[in-house]
Amino acid sequence: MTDNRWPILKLNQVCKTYDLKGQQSVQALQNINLELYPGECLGIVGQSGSGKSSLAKCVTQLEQVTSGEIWYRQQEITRLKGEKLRQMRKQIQMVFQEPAAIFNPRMKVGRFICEPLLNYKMMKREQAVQEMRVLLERVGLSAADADKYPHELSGGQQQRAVIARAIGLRPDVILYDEATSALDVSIQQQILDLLIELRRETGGSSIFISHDLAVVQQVSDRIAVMHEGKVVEIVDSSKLTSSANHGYTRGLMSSALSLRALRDRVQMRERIEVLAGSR
Ligand SMILES: Nc1ncnc2c1ncn2[C@@H]1O[C@H](COP(=O)(O)OP(=O)(O)OP(=O)(O)O)[C@@H](O)[C@H]1O
Repeated sequence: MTDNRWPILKLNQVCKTYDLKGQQSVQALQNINLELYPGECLGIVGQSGSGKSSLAKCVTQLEQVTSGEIWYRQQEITRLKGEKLRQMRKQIQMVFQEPAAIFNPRMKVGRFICEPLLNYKMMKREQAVQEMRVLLERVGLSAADADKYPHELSGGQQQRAVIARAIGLRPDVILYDEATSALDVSIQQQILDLLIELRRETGGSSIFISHDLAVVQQVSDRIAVMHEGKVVEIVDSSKLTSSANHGYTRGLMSSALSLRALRDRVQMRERIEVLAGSR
């Protein structure tokens, strides 16, 4: 995809090296150049250790880049501090693999969703409560779920609540880091369908990170393939089969095919079990 508009996010020669005491340092990101355009979903795929999470952490400044620049619209955000960092994080929300790690176990789901709306002073409490109910419905949860503690929700429901909290801030970009990887196959598909639906509704931009090419392909317009800290190829999702050139991408494609076959078998088995149970 070529686009003449300004990218929402731009990574320019980004490098990240982890220096480990007494051991060889790790070059997690090497000269990464990437652009995310308005309304686009950019997929990032690669095996474990290829640098995907480091990239996500550098964008949201959970880690500092070693060199290079990150731009959000026309502002350089590589090394922000204080209020500027806080405002940037409102615009670039992250959804991680393990929703349970984000919840405060003693905070009910409704408050968990309201909290950032109040912290960023987007609205008064009463309005935030109303907004929270709308958000719950949008992600497929019920009003009654607001009064539950996180442990009373399933993994898929927890991830829906995390997504509700993120979209409530109306961010410019949502960065999903292995957001469906910890879920069962059928729940994973439900969350992917939700993301596709939300994107259709809002036209928002996102970065979707996963080790699973079949999953990334479902939601992304373009896919950046990462290998050993480098982006080895960027392909249009719809032309993946015909235009992927890099041997590593082709390797990921063949394992995605066998994974899809396995998944189909699992889904078929689940359907048979449901049918058997309904007799
Ligand atoms: N905090 C850290 N300290 C030291 N090394 C790290 C740190 N975080 C990541 N690494 C190393 O950087 C490299 C890239 O890791 P990263 O987590 O970014 O990859 P990934 O593609 O997201 O992998 P996974 O899918 O397993 O999370 C790996 O070699 C990893 O061991």
